[in-house]
Amino acid sequence: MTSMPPRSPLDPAALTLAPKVLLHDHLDGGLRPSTVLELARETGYDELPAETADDLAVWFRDAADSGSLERYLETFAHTVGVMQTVGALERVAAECVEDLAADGVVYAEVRYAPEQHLERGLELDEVVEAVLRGFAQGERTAAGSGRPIAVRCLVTAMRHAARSREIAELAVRYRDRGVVGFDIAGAEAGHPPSRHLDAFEYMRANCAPFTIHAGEAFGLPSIHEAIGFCGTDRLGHGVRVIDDITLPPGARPDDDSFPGAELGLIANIVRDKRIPLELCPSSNVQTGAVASLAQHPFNVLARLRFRVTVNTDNRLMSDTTMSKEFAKLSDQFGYGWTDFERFTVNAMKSAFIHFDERLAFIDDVIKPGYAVLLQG
Ligand SMILES: O=c1[nH]cnc2c1ncn2[C@@H]1O[C@H](CO)[C@@H](O)[C@H]1O
Ligand SMILES: [Zn+2]
Repeated sequence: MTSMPPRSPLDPAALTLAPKVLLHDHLDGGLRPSTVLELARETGYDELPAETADDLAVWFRDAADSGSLERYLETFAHTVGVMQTVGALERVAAECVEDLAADGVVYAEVRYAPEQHLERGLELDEVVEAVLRGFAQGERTAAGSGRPIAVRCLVTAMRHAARSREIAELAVRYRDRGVVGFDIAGAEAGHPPSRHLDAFEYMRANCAPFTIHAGEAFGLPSIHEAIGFCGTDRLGHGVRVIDDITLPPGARPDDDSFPGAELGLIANIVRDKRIPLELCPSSNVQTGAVASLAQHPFNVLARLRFRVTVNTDNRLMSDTTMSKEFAKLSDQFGYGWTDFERFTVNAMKSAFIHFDERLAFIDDVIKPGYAVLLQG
């Protein structure tokens, strides 16, 4: 029997086959353009900036490509705008699961801010229940088409608002029904995580996990607060941890190793405590968190053995999928399947589900999946 040459991670079909784990994906950042249009028509939302699905896709990508997190976030007015009814929320959630499954994602934690979906009279609990029903429906459809996936939910509080404690309570209330954690998001500068300390204290008191968007548009002080004051379990982005690392003279971001790199207090604590970094390469370039993919600290952090994970953030705004993020990283930094297996195992280890469940994914799905790809 002759063995086939191993398939390259730059082969799109192989990338789709690779089992992937996604920890950082916004429900309201991942709608299909056609669904945005249809829901706008159905719900009477008349502020869309384009009239066809193709034009809308281009509009979201270009408008989000601003180099500023604040302007990037303005685009969400149109997705949140059409997600104000039970039917819309169920549909968007179900399609999200189907799209992730079709891309070979086997486990995902998808987040959104329930407080942004109350404009037409829904209560917080109704919003959460509609999304959970949509996820369950999507899981059934995906399993039926031979693409099993498990999707759990994180509820997000908006950092400029004042409802974080209430949203943390919501997370704990639904902890046994599919909500596995809590998050804060939104404009970072001027809204430090410590403003939401009571929400994080509530989560800790209830032994419930959370992540914090930190170190994206603002630097080390934000990461310091997220870890030192708030006690976060993971960092949403966290890319600016690179500001606390001094590389040897002449080092380039795509080097293989960084002997002599010096880590400061914050970088050391992130690495020592194995705090997962939910890195989102395309999004980080669009919001200006990094200047270009070539300049992205992903590779430096990976080679220095931080717990790096690959994420999409907002598939609509970044016109991306997990497979596309893998392809871009492979192209830029030369990663192969063993690298992607490591990043995927990193993500699974960092998921907010029980240890035995994480282990089952690693042993029964991830390792066998990459073994097939490595053998060709
Ligand atoms: O990368 C990000 N940084 C900060 N906030 C974000 C990012 N992506 C999305 N959101 C914000 O999170 C809300 C709930 O999903 C979105 O409506 C958006 O305002
Ligand atoms: Zn995000």
